[in-house]
Amino acid sequence: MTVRTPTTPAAKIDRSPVSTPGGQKLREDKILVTVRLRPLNKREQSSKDQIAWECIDDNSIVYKPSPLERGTQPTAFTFDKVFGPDCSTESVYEDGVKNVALSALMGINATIFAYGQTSSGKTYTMKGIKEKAVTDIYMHIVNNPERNFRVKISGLEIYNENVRDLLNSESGRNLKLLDDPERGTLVEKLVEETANDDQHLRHLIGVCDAQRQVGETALNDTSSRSHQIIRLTIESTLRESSDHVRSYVAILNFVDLAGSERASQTNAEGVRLREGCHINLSLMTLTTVIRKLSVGKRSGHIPYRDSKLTRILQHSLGGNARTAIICTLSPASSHVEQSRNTLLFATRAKEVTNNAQVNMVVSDKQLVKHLQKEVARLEAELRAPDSYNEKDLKIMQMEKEMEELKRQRDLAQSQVDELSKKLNEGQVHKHSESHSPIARKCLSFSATSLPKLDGREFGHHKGTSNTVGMRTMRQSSTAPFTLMHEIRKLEQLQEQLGDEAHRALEVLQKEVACHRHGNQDAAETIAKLQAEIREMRAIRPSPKELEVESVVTVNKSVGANLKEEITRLHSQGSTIADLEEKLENVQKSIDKLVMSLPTSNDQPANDETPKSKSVSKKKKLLPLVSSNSLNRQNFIKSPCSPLSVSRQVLSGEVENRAPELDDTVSNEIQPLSDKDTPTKSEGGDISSKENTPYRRSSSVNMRKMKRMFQNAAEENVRSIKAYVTELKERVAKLQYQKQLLVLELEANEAAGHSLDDGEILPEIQESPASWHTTFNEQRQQIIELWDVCHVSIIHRSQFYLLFSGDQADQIYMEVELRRLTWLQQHLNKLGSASPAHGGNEPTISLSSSIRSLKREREFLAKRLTTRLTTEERDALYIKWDVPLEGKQRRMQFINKLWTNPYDVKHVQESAEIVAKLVGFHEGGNMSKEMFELNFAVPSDKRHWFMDWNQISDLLHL
Ligand SMILES: Nc1ncnc2c1ncn2[C@@H]1O[C@H](COP(=O)(O)OP(=O)(O)OP(=O)(O)O)[C@@H](O)[C@H]1O
Repeated sequence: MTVRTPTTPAAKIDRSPVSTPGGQKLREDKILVTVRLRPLNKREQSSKDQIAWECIDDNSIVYKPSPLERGTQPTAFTFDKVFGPDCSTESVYEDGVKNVALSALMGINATIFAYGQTSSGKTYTMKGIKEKAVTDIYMHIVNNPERNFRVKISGLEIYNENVRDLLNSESGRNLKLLDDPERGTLVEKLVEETANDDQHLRHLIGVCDAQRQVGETALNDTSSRSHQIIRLTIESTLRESSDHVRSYVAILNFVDLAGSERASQTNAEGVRLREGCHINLSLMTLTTVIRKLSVGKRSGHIPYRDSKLTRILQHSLGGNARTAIICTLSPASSHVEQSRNTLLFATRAKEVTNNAQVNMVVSDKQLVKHLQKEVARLEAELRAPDSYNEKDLKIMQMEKEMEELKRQRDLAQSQVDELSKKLNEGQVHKHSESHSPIARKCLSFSATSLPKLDGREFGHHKGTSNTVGMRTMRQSSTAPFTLMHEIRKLEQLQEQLGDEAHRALEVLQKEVACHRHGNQDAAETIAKLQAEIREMRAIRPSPKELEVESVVTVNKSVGANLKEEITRLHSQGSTIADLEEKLENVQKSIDKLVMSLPTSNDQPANDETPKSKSVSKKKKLLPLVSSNSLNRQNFIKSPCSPLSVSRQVLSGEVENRAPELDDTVSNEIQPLSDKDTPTKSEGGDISSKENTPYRRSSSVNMRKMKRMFQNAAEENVRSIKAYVTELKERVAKLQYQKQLLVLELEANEAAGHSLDDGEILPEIQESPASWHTTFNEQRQQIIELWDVCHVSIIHRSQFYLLFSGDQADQIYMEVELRRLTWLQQHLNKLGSASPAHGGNEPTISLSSSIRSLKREREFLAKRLTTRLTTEERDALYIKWDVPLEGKQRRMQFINKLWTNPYDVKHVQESAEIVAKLVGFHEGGNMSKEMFELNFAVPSDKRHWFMDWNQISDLLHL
């Protein structure tokens, strides 16, 4: 049987912050840390050990220096709760950990740890805690008869880094840990038993305790030699009669750690010494994890994977669980140093924040039941169409509105009819002149008038979209100065968008003005739009603020004070929000306008012959709107159009618009092509020329003409509508990017940077020693992320060899780390979901990354023969354990490269081999600038054999 680690299957958990029966919600809280000081034990008493620690109140413990330690000041430590030697385990439970433990009954994962030096009282304390918790759990179950509870138990110990099943001693010594992308770390084949009642549960806990490895040391006759994790899984569901379909599931871990120990004090040797080494090693990883978490989760890589203990308990350390740690202490002066270490650990643990959530489960059975009920309800609704529901009322309302629109349309129609009558009376020429511009009208903005963007600013450039996404991942250390520059660029784009919106609306204004006389409602809408345009333009930031000429300009215009800049950006927030709101209003107005325009489908029945009726659907967009195709192409080509949806819609319309001959017009009018838009002179005696778009006609079908005019207008308005939608999204996107940048600036400010901080790498002020540590940490993190994200091994090799710890590499390391963090989160988010196809955007998915990597390995395998001699190859095969005779030996060998991110030698050798195969091992043709911050194509840098686009493709930038 396989048991989950603290989370339940993600697919089944509703992670939204909903109330549990106990009223608890999504919470972010710190680990609860308590300290328990035991009395001096017999051994300590007999050796005349002194008491070195005193609990001075409920929260503080103080070190009392002995009279011999003159000059040493008492040191105080403060915690959530401190329990002195006289306190019972019951108080430790009641006042310390009870609330955390019982969260599991409300669907919130919980973990209770005991941490401390050997013989300090961990097992003693945890025994009592488990006992009390079991009593309370079953009391809660009895007191809540409306819910069905199920309590399951499993137990394991980690002994010498081996995982053992405490409920199945037969199962072998070492259970495997499996990584499940959805469920986290799993312990393979761990037995899980369902407890029938509290007695049964106590019995099973007893079995786990009895199975645990215990040994005698100089400090403790019954010293626990392993870390023990007893895990209760508590599920609860409302009973059958209830309509609710939700259940809760949570895990409650009782963790009794092995104690830290000094071989000199425990007199350990042989087996005990080996055990002690393992214990200390895994406790050290736990300490590192806690230390890193205590300075914030964004502080870099958390080495959960460095020990089985931290791997299994990952969710309890800064994750989805409430956690309480009881630190146990010996009061003896002979253990002062160990006790002080325990208290330092406890102090750090206080700073760790967890994000516990209510784990809700919808079981398949419950879901099916719920869906069946829903289907039945809908069927009943369908069977009784007379019963008005909300939808029916809405339909009625819409019908009324349609009536009104039809009325308006009829009015417009009668006016057009009047016009046509006049035309028939001999004013054809004049009216053709005055109306053809309507048909020919096209939006004035073109691809060239669009902001000069290469797509990067809108997240189209693959690299840049990554960097923007990455900004959210980690605390920024990017130069405030660089951020400022980016903000300036965004602001300029915003300005350009404002202009674009303005231009679009001007066109709209002219467009509607052409048939204002026929549509009072449209005229009103236009008046409103005009007012909105004016307002929109009024709220734009002053051009002075938007200069982005150069970095120097940025510095000048911004001034030296980062704080002022942040305030300025914040004050602009409302301006941007206003802009968004205005665009929203414009969108609504345009929607209304589109509604009010008569559509070609709305023609009265007597307007159409059966034949024309049959084709009317197909001919929704008529030939005279050809002028719009120009504009539409601009949309489609527009590099800054982020709306694949609008592109699809528009290209769909292009298809619909394929010129068709209509029987009813074939004798009078032929469709115009884009090129053949009639000129003014063609409007009159249009038939007199050869190749003119119109054929000679003695009787122009004015109704047809009128319809075409209407369609042309409608199409233009539709284009504007799509365009405004696009503008809105672009503004929103910019706003989002800007917010991220402001956050970064704030983070920089919090970190004490100012805009004066220097040129490109303002924070390279770390001492060489600390930079070296940071570099090593970051590099390891990068290597691990490369591995999990299946990044190109050519890229890995190049990056690895290029950046070897020089302080100037800091910015590149930072960017790479952000990019990969983003990539990892992106891939996690995608999970196993297959990527959506069909859009123009390149889709990064785990499978596409793996495929690319496979292709790359195949490519490198081929190069083995061209780049290496037979002797060199054979030497490598031998070294890398590849059979010399194997048919697939080249591929086998290549497949071994870059497979172990934790082995430094392996990484180094892999990088060197790839470098040799690709031809950049000499370093002369590698350039760090290829990894520039913005991932832009370096203009004049020499590359190795691949160009940047190829690399980008490989890296999914
Ligand atoms: N608060 C206490 N009051 C009285 N006796 C205690 C207390 N805490 C611990 N003891 C006694 O101290 C001895 C050592 O305790 P325990 O085995 O729980 O230590 P430990 O921290 O689990 O040690 P190890 O890490 O070696 O397993 C036991 O005999 C236990 O009964």
